[in-house]
Amino acid sequence: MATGIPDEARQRHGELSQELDDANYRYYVLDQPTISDADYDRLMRQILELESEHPELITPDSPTQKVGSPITTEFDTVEHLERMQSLDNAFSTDELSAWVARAEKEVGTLASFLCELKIDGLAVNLTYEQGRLVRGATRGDGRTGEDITNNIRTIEAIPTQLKGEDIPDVLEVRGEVYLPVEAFEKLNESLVDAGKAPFANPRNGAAGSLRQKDPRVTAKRPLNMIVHGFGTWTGGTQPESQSHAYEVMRSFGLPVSDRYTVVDGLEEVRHYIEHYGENRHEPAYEIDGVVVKVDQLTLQRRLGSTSRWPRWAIAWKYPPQEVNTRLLDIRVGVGRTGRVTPYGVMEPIKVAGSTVAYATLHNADEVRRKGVKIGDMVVLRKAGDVIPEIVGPVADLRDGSEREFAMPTHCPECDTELRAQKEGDVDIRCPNARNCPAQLRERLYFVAGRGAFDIEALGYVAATALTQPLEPDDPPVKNEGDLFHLDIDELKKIKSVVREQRTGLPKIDPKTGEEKVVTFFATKAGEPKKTVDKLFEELEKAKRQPLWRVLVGLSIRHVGPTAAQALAREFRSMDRIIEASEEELTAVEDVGPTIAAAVKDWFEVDWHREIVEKWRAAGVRMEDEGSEGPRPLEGVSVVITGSLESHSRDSATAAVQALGGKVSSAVSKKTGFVVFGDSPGSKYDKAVKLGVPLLDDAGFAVLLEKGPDAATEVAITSEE
Ligand SMILES: NC(=O)c1ccc[n+]([C@@H]2O[C@H](COP(=O)([O-])OP(=O)(O)OC[C@H]3O[C@@H](n4cnc5c(N)ncnc54)[C@H](O)[C@@H]3O)[C@@H](O)[C@H]2O)c1
Ligand SMILES: [Zn+2]
Repeated sequence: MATGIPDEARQRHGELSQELDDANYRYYVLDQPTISDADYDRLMRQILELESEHPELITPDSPTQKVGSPITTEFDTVEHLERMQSLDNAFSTDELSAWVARAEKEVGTLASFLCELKIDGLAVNLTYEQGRLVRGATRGDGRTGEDITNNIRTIEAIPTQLKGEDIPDVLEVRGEVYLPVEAFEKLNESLVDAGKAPFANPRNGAAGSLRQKDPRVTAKRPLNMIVHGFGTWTGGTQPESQSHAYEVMRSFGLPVSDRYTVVDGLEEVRHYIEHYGENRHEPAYEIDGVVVKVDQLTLQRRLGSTSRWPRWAIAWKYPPQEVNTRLLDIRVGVGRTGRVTPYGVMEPIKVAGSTVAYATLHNADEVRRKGVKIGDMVVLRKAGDVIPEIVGPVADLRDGSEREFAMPTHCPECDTELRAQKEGDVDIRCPNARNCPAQLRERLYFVAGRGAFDIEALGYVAATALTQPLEPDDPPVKNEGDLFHLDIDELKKIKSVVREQRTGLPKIDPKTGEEKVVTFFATKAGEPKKTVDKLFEELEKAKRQPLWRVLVGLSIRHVGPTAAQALAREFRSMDRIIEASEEELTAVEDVGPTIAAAVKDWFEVDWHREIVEKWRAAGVRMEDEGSEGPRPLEGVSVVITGSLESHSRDSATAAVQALGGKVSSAVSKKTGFVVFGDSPGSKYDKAVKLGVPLLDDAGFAVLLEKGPDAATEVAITSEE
């Protein structure tokens, strides 16, 4: 018995071993892990650390000394001709460069490095005798795997007979079997539909599909494979390098990746890693890293292996995008148009660089499709900047206390009965558009947004404070009509909660566990904050915004910036838009019958008209400049490219529009003029190609002052 190891360390080692063995079993045998890979890796690091402090703890049965899984009785076992190994990991640039340095020290700087993707699937070993597939097996514990030959035969990408010349007598092909991401999503949907537990990720989906007792089930799953190595290779052409082996195997008809590359040193390796770090979702399959291998086989042999992995290869792992966390509740949020959206409320957790506590579940159908229940441990996924997503439940951890989610029947914020707008709509809405505080808050936030009045000082917290203060009872903004009639003294008194922008749910103060209450517009001493001055300043500026922005601010369905600009260009005044008939509206370019009808409907509602009148009374612009003047650029379409000296892009656009012209973004034969500044780009080339007249700064001035005929005379025209 080893001595000198503190009891604590021994006990901790025992616990960690137990946890890891248990995780291995669930992962490799059941294909239903209950902890995330990140958690698993953390436990592994802990036990490795412990063992490096107390080497006596390293026994052959320690999880650190084993590859892969315990063997099950579900399948026959087969011995691999050559051992299958795992891979050493590098989690930082330091670890990677240390590995490269070590390899180069052993074998010299002549080493080339093969970089390839680390596919998140499961390794298989395919044995070909005289070119015929005789066996397929899982990695198992590295020496002995599970015989899954019949299942392997159902995978289309795997040839049962090799083709070409110089076929080896015996060849062990190693590769990764995977389920493409899209197929994984479909599979999970169908599992949930059938009342079964979905897979936590594509890797488990692939393993679960391949390790089926009935090959007919496997045959239905669109599994695929990519080759990443070989074992025994006797007879035929002997490969000289990893890449050579790949190309020979490709010639045999085996599936070899097009994404691998061979490079000379650390810097290029890092480029490859960076590239796929940024384009992680480009391949159709899930990747969790990059594998770097010394390419030359002689050098591989010189480097050799440890008991678990080859010294000539290393896996660079990308930061995890998946974690497990508890789904505490499913609540619903109400959007600007009244749409009701369920959100998962989770125990806050860090993933892909940010802390996540909420994730949208889109609609009731989606909740059902994902098969999640309130109280479940769930797999949460956040890929870089992508919005966090609940992938599915960890069904094996259920204890019966989980509850099914039921869509509420009434609006959580105004208690109005929810309903679908039209029959057959998946979405349900709160029909109380006029008074629902949630819709009001969202609309006000939108009115202040970049696409409308662009009032920076009016963010989500301010929108909440103005529309639903805790105190005073009477909100200063009862609808967006009140926006330009605010009173500083009133603002100072406001107390409100802080809500999370995407969900509308109140934020919880981590210290007190209570909802966060703020006096947003006043200092502790009761004086108006600086933001109030800024808000009033910006409101004044907002009143002078062009008509199209005012139109966007009205939140008329389907009327975004494009339609609003078209309407403003055509009618130039709010009143003329209100008076226009549906036919006249429909006739406008970029405005179709749907938008025309939506505009007509909107202005028919009394309280909508009141908003316009209140804004008008406050001095908000209701007519664009030049609305009464001549329209010399009527029917002329202008494209602006590059940076002009005389104008900013916005002011150039406004100048053209004020004269009745249209500014478009793409050059076509119908384009009247292309105005170009510095670094004009491809639009310039296109204009030259199509023979569209080109105007520089001076030419543009002529267009604005003297009209299209005069401009044509000074324009640069290229005739081909
Ligand atoms: N969540 C859990 O409970 C749990 C349990 C056990 C293991 N795991 C996960 O599995 C990992 C350990 O598994 P492992 O031993 O298979 O190690 P690994 O996944 O880190 O690396 C080795 C494996 O990578 C695969 N691979 C993919 N692309 C490859 C390529 N281009 N070249 C070579 N190999 C490639 C092969 O299948 C190979 O066996 C852990 O780090 C953890 O992430 C998770
Ligand atoms: Zn409501």
